[in-house]
Amino acid sequence: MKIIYDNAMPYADEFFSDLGVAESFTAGELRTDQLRDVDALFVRSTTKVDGQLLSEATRLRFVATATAGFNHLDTSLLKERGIKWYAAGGCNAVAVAEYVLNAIYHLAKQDGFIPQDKTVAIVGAGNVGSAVAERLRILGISCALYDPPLEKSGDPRAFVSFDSVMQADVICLHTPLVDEGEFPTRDMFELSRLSQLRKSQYLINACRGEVVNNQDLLSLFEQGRALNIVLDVWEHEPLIEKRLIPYLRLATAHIAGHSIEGKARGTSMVYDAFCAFSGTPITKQLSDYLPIDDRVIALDSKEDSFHQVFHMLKHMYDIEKDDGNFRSRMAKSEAFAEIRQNYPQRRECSAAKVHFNGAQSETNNNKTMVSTAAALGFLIAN
Ligand SMILES: NC(=O)C1=CN([C@@H]2O[C@H](COP(=O)(O)OP(=O)(O)OC[C@H]3O[C@@H](n4cnc5c(N)ncnc54)[C@H](O)[C@@H]3O)[C@@H](O)[C@H]2O)C=CC1
Ligand SMILES: O=C(O)C(=O)[C@H](O)COP(=O)(O)O
Repeated sequence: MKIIYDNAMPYADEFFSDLGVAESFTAGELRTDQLRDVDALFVRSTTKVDGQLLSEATRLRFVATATAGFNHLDTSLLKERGIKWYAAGGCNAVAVAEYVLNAIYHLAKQDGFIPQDKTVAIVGAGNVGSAVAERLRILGISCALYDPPLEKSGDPRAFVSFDSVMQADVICLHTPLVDEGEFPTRDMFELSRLSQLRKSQYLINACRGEVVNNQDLLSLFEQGRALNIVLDVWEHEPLIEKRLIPYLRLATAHIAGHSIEGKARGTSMVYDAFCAFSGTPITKQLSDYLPIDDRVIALDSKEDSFHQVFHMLKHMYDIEKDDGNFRSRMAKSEAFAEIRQNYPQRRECSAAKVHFNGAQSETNNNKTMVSTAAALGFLIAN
């Protein structure tokens, strides 16, 4: 059995080395002839698995991506050629949800609003959208779901219309990139819908760049429209439309899902899927490899709940710093891919402990904050 895998998959050696002959490749450098004698190919999102790449892959039987999105796989071709494929749906849902929460709390601090006074609409209520909704519920922020495919399939949750989405104060996009069928998502936010956004509204795109038409957005900005837009994902990555950057409220390099846990869970899910495919017993699990994080976040129990949550979230992930780094690096060069490749280690909330300075059980507010922190995934230090 020969396996070839993207060397950006954390813990890949640990997971894959016993499965047969396992070799790594660097995304962007994989050649067709390297796939000649390969049985299984494991990629991340920057490797396009299409007819061209697979032109010599006559032995290939299994393709997996350690990412939630799979629009880089030509799934029709894989099906046609009898190659089983797998995507690690949900691997990084928590990371993206924590990114979105950080974005909302950062904007709230900058613009002087309380998140609980706003309504949020989630477009795409799958793994990521549900993880965002769950955290908003924990924080007492009202949120509506828009997902026609799920609604049609009988999902029992309450769904709203697109008109209601357009009324929300914050709109979060969490759909796949879909080109065909009844519910396409490419250009979902094009000129007419972008034009309808009010200047008090916020639009956060952390799904796929093509869901928001970047040239239409740029033309509105250049006409002087004040729009509050957060982009983690862009059309034509890594050669993105840099002229957008100065107009955006927050701009990052498609790293919303890049917590260590999010990326490593992708590797582990691919391992599990390949074991199931090949009838290999599962002997490894992610918890054996994830590093222990012994940091303790000290919170001042005299602070109000907005600032306590703000500090907890920011301690784990500083979106303002990511945004600043992105702007300065992108101003000098085409650094998009490099920022992603050398992204600093980021942990999810579940890796850290929160400690409340002062008697944490003294007031009801502190008691509530302890359960909020725990529900967000933090461990509570005594
Ligand atoms: N920025 C980043 O780092 C990351 C981006 N992503 C992107 O986010 C997407 C969503 O991820 P998951 O939640 O894991 O996928 P998922 O498949 O669990 O959920 C996607 C949801 O979108 C819904 N949907 C499809 N078409 C729609 C439409 N026209 N309108 C409204 N809803 C629609 C689907 O019914 C589904 O419930 C991925 O496909 C990927 O493209 C995912 C992880 C990280
Ligand atoms: O899971 C997805 O879908 C994503 O967008 C990933 O965060 C992409 O990460 P890379 O594979 O591009 O590192």
